[in-house]
Amino acid sequence: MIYTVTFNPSLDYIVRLDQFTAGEINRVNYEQVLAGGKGINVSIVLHNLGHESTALGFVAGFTGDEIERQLDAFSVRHAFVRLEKGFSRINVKAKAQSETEINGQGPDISEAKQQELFTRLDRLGAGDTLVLAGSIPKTLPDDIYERIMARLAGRGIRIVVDAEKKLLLNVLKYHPFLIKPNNHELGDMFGVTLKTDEEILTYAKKLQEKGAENVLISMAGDGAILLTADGKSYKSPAPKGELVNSVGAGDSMVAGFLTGCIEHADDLAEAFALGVATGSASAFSENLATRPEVAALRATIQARQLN
Ligand SMILES: Nc1ncnc2c1ncn2[C@@H]1O[C@H](COP(=O)(O)OP(=O)(O)OP(=O)(O)O)[C@@H](O)[C@H]1O
Ligand SMILES: O=P(O)(O)OC[C@@]1(O)O[C@H](CO)[C@@H](O)[C@@H]1O
Repeated sequence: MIYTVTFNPSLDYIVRLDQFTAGEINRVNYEQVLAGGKGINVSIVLHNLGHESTALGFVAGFTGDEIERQLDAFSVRHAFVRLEKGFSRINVKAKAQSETEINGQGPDISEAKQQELFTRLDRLGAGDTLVLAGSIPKTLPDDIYERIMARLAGRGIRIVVDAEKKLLLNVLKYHPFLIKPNNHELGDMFGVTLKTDEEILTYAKKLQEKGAENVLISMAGDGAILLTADGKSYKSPAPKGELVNSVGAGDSMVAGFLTGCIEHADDLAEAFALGVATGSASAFSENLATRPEVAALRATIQARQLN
């Protein structure tokens, strides 16, 4: 069974404007409200690709109700810990001349509520996959991912982590099966700007030296690079198409990669190609990728081995 954890789920308020001017009243010409947060997006795309998962994490207030309602409507299983105070955040994603994001802070999570999540996670066992994805609210200690991985260590659970900087760096010693920073996040972790494939591979290897197994580096419209646990590396350009909505492209890539692992007996080159196709299918669509969209793009992708 696959479980995703989103510590700070959101309603994504996605708007488009002809022009955005800071300090002025800006009026939108398109708007949509979607349940979001990285783990939730992974669960939705896994469902679209035919694989069930359970979305875990914390929800609160009227926005939490809407997140659960949307997941029910998509038939995505969830078992969130309900918080009594506050509301799940609203994240604004505005696309005009460029894309601007304003991500909310999220509700407070007490120690008792954290324990409730831990109790749910204690049910996981050998053969399960756990996806830990996204930022954590300010009120949580920044070693929370680490604490979860330490608690679950040695149980044969495959763990995927998609998080930024310290959150990610701190869990590498627990040997996550897959991590998916984008090229900018990878550079930020080491205080460098990465320009070439060689530079990206050099720093991806540093994450492996710190304990990661497979390192998937997404590069938006430039595709992706995979460094596998056995030292092989692959590169794929992104398929060409019109960028409609990049929100959740990275999460879709994680869902596509996991789908490839499930359907192709851990053939990581195939998982990689399916990951790229799924990320791009989401980028080219108003909503997250569907199976037919992914299949059409997969047929166009030719990843090449770099070594
Ligand atoms: N403009 C684009 N054109 C084609 N494919 C894209 C584009 N943007 C994203 N993708 C696809 O989605 C994958 C993941 O994108 P990206 O690198 O933007 O992830 P991310 O930074 O984690 O995104 P997010 O945080 O918005 O989910 C890329 O590797 C690519 O396959
Ligand atoms: O603030 P975080 O947790 O880093 O990112 C949250 C978020 O931007 O990530 C998803 C896209 O990847 C969106 O659905 C959501 O709004």
